Amino acid sequence: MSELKGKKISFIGGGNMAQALISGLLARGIKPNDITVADPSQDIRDALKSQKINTVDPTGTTDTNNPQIAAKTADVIVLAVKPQVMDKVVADFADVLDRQLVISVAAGLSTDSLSKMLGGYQNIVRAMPNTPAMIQKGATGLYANDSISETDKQLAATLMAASGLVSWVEQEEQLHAVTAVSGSAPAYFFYMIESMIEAGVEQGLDRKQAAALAMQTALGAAQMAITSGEAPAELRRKVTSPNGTTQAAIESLQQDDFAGIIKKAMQACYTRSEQISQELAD
Ligand SMILES: NC(=O)C1=CN([C@@H]2O[C@H](COP(=O)(O)OP(=O)(O)OC[C@H]3O[C@@H](n4cnc5c(N)ncnc54)[C@H](OP(=O)(O)O)[C@@H]3O)[C@@H](O)[C@H]2O)C=CC1
Ligand SMILES: O=C(O)[C@@H]1CCC=N1
Repeated sequence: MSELKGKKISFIGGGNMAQALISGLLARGIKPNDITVADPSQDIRDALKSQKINTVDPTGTTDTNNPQIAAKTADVIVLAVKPQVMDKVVADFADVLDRQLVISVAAGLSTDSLSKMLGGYQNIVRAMPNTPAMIQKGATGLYANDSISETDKQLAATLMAASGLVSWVEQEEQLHAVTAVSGSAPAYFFYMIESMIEAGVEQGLDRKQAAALAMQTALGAAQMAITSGEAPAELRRKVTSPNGTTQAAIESLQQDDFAGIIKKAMQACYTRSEQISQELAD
């Protein structure tokens, strides 16, 4: 965290993703007073203020409360608004950028398109995090083009690592795949857990009991996959007794082309990320 010590970090957009990343920063000892968040929602600003985080109303017009304050005072600016509104949002402060490192977490929005929105400003790193950042179990893909200094790359990596794992990609297009594999992926696992709870209830378990068992199993399986040093396929094999219960379940999944279903969903995610990229480049 030494790279972040004393650095002023501003978030433009204080919604789900910003709050997840801020949780990570606070958990790593970053002082709330070094964080500023611009968000139009009074409720979000009040919640952040109660944690001693500075807030700015991006619709404000006074000397101390306007969209440029958060950008002007920052060493690092994290852009955490929806990609579709980025153009309008950054227009309010693009002209105050001179030295700041800009980190965009917006899905699909390319460095080139964002740079155009920022009037040609180049000092941009793209990140694709995910919401488990909230509990420092996030996974973030990062991309920086050749013009970004090693110091700024390190700064971006340190900031995102406060929330979990970070992994650089060489090609910007690979961030579409990162979005499919990790950015959007917590939702797939939540959907799986939801579905397992429903099935468990139908099979006669109490809802709370089914939820506790399914969630603990997801946690245990993920932790084993990370720590055991064994491939997921091998771990699966060890659960699967010949002609036993697991084999029956896995064969059912295979008959329904589980792997194909996951691949198709991830392709839909990838394609939507590409589409957003194109829509915002037009
Ligand atoms: N959620 C996720 O799992 C992930 C999200 N992302 C990316 O993170 C970004 C944010 O997503 P998410 O946090 O889910 O979205 P949210 O809608 O939760 O947060 C965006 C926030 O930005 C606010 N906002 C709107 N206009 C402005 C403005 N002019 N200045 C400052 N803030 C403004 C919105 O306010 P209001 O609602 O009032 O308009 C909202 O509170 C997106 O680009 C998304 O692609 C990336 C990885 C994972
Ligand atoms: O659904 C979305 O577009 C964002 C990006 C990745 C996760 N949530």
